[in-house]
Amino acid sequence: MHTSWSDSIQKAPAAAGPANARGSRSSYVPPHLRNRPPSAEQPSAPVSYAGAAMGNDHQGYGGPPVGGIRSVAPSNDRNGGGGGDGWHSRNSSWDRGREREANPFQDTLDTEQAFGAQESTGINFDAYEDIPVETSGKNVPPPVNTFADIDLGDALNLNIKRCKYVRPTPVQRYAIPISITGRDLMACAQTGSGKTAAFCFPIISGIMKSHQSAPRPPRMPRMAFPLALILSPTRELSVQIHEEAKKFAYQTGVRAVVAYGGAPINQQLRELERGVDILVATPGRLVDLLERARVSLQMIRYLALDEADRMLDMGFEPQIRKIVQQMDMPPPGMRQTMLFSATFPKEIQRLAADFLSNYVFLAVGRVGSSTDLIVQRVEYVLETDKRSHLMDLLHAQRANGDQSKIAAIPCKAILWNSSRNALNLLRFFDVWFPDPGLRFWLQQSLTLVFVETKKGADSLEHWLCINGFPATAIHGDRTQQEREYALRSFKSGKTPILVATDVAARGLDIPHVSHVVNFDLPNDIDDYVHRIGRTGRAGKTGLATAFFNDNNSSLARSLADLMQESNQEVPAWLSRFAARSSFGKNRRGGGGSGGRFGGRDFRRDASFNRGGMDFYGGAQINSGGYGGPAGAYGGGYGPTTTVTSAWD
Ligand SMILES: Nc1ncnc2c1ncn2[C@@H]1O[C@H](COP(=O)(O)OP(=O)(O)OP(=O)(O)O)[C@@H](O)[C@H]1O
Repeated sequence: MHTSWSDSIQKAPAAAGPANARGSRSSYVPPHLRNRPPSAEQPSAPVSYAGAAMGNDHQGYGGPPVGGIRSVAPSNDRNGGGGGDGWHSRNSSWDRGREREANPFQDTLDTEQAFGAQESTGINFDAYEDIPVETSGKNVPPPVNTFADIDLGDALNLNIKRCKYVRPTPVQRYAIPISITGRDLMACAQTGSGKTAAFCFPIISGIMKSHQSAPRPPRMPRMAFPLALILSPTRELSVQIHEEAKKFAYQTGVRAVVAYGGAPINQQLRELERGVDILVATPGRLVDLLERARVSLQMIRYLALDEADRMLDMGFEPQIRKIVQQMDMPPPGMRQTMLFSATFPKEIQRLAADFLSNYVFLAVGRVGSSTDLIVQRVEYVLETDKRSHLMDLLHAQRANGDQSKIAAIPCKAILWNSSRNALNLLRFFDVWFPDPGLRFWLQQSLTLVFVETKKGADSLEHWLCINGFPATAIHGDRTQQEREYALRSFKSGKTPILVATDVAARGLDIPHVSHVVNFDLPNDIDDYVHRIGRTGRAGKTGLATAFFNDNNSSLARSLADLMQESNQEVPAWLSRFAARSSFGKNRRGGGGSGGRFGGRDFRRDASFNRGGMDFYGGAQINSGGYGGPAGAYGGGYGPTTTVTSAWD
């Protein structure tokens, strides 16, 4: 019997022993007292942000006083490299806390041993060299070139190494220094470009640094007082962010907990009672926890919305307003707010401004664009021909060997070492050994097929299976257990085809997805951008095929524009469709009336800036390359290169 994700999350602390579990329930242990960083290494000449001009009311390095509850740490506390006693001199008597923490890198280590450490060596950075970057806002802190340029803290730096992140991605180069100086941020960067770390690192680092001087939360034993809240639109994405956050926060003393719907609330409550610094949650479950008075947001210093445009669209906006504006969360300026997405329509930017204070706008690549790493194909396929066309694609894929060219997923390194030849043989015959003692099988490259309806997903999954293509499906009518099982089965390659509705469109980072098929195209081009972004991640290339017919004509123009922007070949017939479709409707770039795409910071619009108000204080447009510029800020990482704006 398989264990669910939620089970495994719940098991991790339990595995550490009941005594610890009991002990931790009675009183909250502040994170800085739970662990010490394992390494005494000093960061190498980190950039100090203590003197950076702060546009917010935020004081000092890492954040504001919150609602008058938290005192502000002296700036040397927050600048560990600056000689303050920060986290470098924590009390070692609490080291035992570290023993309770399951090693989140264990699976990765097994995998690496089995792969001979070939996999997960990181991003192909060359793919990001020429990406244009725009920042706007007052006194934008300069970008960095390496993680060592930022004083993130020893324990976090060690985890960055464990993750094999050698260099920051462009969004990380810009977003981390901006956030670490306490500025609010609206960041837009392409799918798969490392946004999760871009908001997690400053949060973890900030919590590590400030706990030394932070007061304890109010004495309310059954209520959790997180310091950071990360909201995401789907359960699976929240689970994924939590998994990432646990890796980044390993042995830092910062504890991340996840809460999402569809899983038993009691287990999540128990986790919260054990203490929480970073709460990763879906909005619905969080509202439930707030209404039960089991979570208070009064200590929140960091608020991050992942997929922020989705979180603020009509579906989620009321819940988000309730959480952020109508409960006890400190207001903008008294907390630090970070909004991230690959797409940011202008009207959503406008809404989002309510949640921010004197923020920096960051766009890496064109707002809402797709990455050039994804080869996009559009084929004209009648509704009635879609299944047979998909079958043709899958057969061709199989014939080309695309189904089995990745390596094996591992389990026991010993097994791998002693049976390398056997494994090669197995790879050749495409054999899978489900026996747990021989837990390795061929990792196939994976195909994700998007459909419009839940019924459509079920029926296509069934049809694929009976036609010899092992498939599974994920959608909102499946139980959480079924959803988790489907995702795990897909990730492992056991069912290398996943049929999905938009529930899987955003944020999910599934290695080896080499092909995304838009069996049914979405109505909104932003949804298309997120869907195809499940492939071509972290510098890898991918293929996206869309089945287009007359039912999709309203998308023709925006699709053609997007493909052109991403240097894709636009079929002549699609250009004709685009020319026929009404001007301005679902058009990219925000140029046409009613255009909903924010090509840049909406504050730069004349209509917004009417009356001479200087909302953004100028923009810098840079190439994202590593010898790159620091813009007009004068931070100096090489010559300043102002390139032609991709936004004008
Ligand atoms: N500096 C780095 N070096 C190497 N790999 C990285 C780095 N930063 C992130 N990654 C990896 O890149 C992949 C994509 O990251 P992530 O999921 O954060 O992308 P994203 O921008 O949030 O995508 P999406 O828009 O789809 O949500 C992950 O597997 C992550 O581990």
